Amino acid sequence: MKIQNLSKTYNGKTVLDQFSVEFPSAGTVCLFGPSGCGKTTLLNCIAGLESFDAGAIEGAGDMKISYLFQENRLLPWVSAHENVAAVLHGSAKNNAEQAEKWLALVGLEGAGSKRPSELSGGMRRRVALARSLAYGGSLYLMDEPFQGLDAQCRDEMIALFQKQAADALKIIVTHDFQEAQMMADVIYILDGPPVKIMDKIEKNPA
Ligand SMILES: Nc1ncnc2c1ncn2[C@@H]1O[C@H](COP(=O)(O)OP(=O)(O)OP(=O)(O)O)[C@@H](O)[C@H]1O
Repeated sequence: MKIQNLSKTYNGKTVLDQFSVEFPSAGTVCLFGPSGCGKTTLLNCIAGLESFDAGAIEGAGDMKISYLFQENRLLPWVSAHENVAAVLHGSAKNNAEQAEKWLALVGLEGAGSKRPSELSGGMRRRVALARSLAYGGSLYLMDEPFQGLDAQCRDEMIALFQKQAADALKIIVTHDFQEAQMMADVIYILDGPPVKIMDKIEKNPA
């Protein structure tokens, strides 16, 4: 996927100014940068949720995108189980089995019948992670995916995504450099706005 000369201005504030970057078709890319530098705006442009003023994004249109937003965005009036099943398109029985499976994989077996308001913050985040994996795709956009999780749980979730979404491209926004180092094949150190690449760290450079 290729981002070429992307520009975007909000009410006179330039967040993207001819920003270019190229991503591999699989693996984990971490975007690390200070609050407000434009990371979420970039993800939203890739997802097609935000328009841009100039430039182009090549390749993303062909990919099924699973977007884990910075906020959980769970439906408050249904259970954790139904939140996960809602993104599935099989038979009701199959969807229920799949939802059960993904909730178990994030360590929430037995909690599926609870509504989001009955869960802890970390549990709600895990429901959102389960939903993201259940939906699946060739591109995962993940905005601070492991916020609110303790270190052990975070490590388990990283391992789960590396296994279950091994063939996908995962673009992960994080403020936690240790987290980036743990999971990334490539880390982009960003600054801004407007977003610029200060450094690129590759785990296994060719
Ligand atoms: N809809 C909007 N309208 C106006 N300004 C916006 C809008 N969305 C973002 N911005 C501005 O664009 C800049 C980049 O925001 P963005 O959310 O992309 O940053 P970020 O790097 O993801 O920050 P954080 O890490 O805190 O989530 C910020 O200064 C923000 O105020």
